[in-house]
Amino acid sequence: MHGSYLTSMPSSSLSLSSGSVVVSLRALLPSASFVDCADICVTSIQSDSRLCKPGDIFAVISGTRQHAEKFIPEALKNGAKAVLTGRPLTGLQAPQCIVNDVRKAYALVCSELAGSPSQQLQTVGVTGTNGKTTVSWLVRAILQSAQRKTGLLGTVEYHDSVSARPAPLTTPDAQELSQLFSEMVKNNATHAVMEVSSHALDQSRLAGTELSVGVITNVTQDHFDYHQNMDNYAACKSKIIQHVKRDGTVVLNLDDPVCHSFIPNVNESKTLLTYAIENVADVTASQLQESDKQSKFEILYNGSRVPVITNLIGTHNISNCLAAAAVCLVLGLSLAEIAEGISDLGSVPGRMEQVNCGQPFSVLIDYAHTDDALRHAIRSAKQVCDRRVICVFGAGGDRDISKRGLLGLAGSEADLAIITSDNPRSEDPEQIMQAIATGFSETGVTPELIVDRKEAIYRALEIACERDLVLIAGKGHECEQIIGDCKIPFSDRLVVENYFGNLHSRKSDKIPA
Ligand SMILES: CC(=O)N[C@H]1[C@@H](OP(=O)(O)OP(=O)(O)OC[C@H]2O[C@@H](n3ccc(=O)[nH]c3=O)[C@H](O)[C@@H]2O)O[C@H](CO)[C@@H](O)[C@@H]1O[C@H](C)C(=O)N[C@@H](C)C(=O)N[C@H](CCC(=O)O)C(=O)O
Ligand SMILES: Nc1ncnc2c1ncn2[C@@H]1O[C@H](COP(=O)(O)OP(=O)(O)OP(=O)(O)O)[C@@H](O)[C@H]1O
Ligand SMILES: N[C@H](CCC[C@H](N)C(=O)O)C(=O)O
Ligand SMILES: [Mg+2]
Repeated sequence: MHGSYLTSMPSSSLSLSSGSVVVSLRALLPSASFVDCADICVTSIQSDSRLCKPGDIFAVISGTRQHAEKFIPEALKNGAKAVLTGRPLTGLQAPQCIVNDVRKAYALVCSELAGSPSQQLQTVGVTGTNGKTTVSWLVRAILQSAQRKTGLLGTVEYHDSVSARPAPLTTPDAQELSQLFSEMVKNNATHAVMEVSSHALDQSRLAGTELSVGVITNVTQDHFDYHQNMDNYAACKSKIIQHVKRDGTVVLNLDDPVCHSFIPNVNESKTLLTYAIENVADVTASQLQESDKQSKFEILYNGSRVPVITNLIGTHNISNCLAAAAVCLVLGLSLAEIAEGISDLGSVPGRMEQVNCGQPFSVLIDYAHTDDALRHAIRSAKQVCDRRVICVFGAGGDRDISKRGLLGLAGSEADLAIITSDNPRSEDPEQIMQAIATGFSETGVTPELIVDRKEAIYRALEIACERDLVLIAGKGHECEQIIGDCKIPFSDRLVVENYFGNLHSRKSDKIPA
């Protein structure tokens, strides 16, 4: 079928006996125009010139770093036979399909070529500044405990319901997203849960994906390097509602004012289900009891209630449990199945994760890298600890610089704060630490600054006394530290375990060299 660009087809796609699918761009993208042809029928699409193969159509994306127009010669050299572009290009020896939004058209083509696999699954999309990973893991745990085969896509991993692979992005690129949904369908999964980042919504990575349920957990500051301000960022988050199919359900957290403001965006073709701890909502919690080992509470819905015990620590995680419960109620599970599934989830890697090496104080590894997350993590820690909370944290380089002072202000709520490096990337880690320290200036709290993350963690463990709590925030499950262009193996958990391992073998040395 390669090269048959003048053919027109009655519908947008045709399955060949070989199993491959042919997509007519004229049929799939009715507002597209064409140069040098009447239609383009494609069997494969690629947005990276380096990966183009013979027969591909090259999607010419205007990116955040560069415009892919300059890569067209390479794409054609590698065998691309046509281009999908945002404007007509002169002097090109290849047919062109011109569309308003190349990223959206690219995602639609990816989904169509894969046979629209998301339509064969019950799909749950979770967005929000904080809690996406936790809610997704909770939903998967509940579905699996109720024998529903479930795939999961998010920050920690991509899981096609049989095997996992590393996740380069929280929300995969449109091509990989369609491939992963296809694998789930092949594996006979019935459900898919995915984290939907604001970048993914802005870049239309989900065009072609219809959600059965869309969730927004909360909207507070992050990623202003990309979205510039709160209005743009919140508008972007609300786009998930458009991806919820007719008759689907939108789940909103009414404890969050921005989520509350999205209620009018849910039109009458969709159902709204709300959850909250502090406010009136459809799904709520009562009888909250929190410790540094587990949380107990009741979920209330529609006049019924069920007791729940979870290993997840912190009030924000009770909120995440309510979000997951709301999703699973929509998917037809009972409150009893939901309570059982929540208890089945041991922990979410790197989210208020306990490290127990027999030490007389608590150590928690957490992924808080926004001020709202850090505030919730510290306040939760204070709630379950009757002595001091010692917090070690930093801020990522090449990311939203305006969140650094805010992180400092949140970090000042700890009894003792140690500012250190997160992933400095191309930036000077000392300067990042100074920017965080500005957040402490009017709080009367003086942080320690230790640029080496391992030393900073060792220092916190050294000064911790019986019944204190050490909270190590920002890198959670990550197993590398990005310094410049280098990715160095690094795990907060392993650093803690090594500290105590060395301490036991060299009793006189409190900080091993
Ligand atoms: C800011 C952002 O979202 N960047 C992502 C985006 O890059 P981009 O579209 O800006 O692409 P670009 O680098 O300007 O290049 C433009 C086009 O030229 C193409 N190209 C480029 C080079 C070449 O030789 N040939 C070629 O054809 C590229 O494939 C691209 O289509 O698309 C790329 C391809 O999918 C991603 O790798 C890249 O992720 C970068 C690495 C990244 O760090 N993204 C982060 C910020 C991100 O998206 N994070 C969110 C999570 C945030 C959260 O947790 O809340 C995520 O969803 O993971
Ligand atoms: N509902 C919540 N409200 C506020 N903070 C939360 C909530 N849930 C989790 N957090 C905080 O945010 C951190 C990140 O949680 P999680 O990984 O679940 O969120 P995420 O939205 O997936 O984050 P990311 O965008 O980095 O992938 C947690 O470690 C915790 O400190
Ligand atoms: N998804 C987030 C993760 C941040 C994690 C933190 N450790 C950092 O490197 O800044 C981002 O890409 O901004
Ligand atoms: Mg996540």
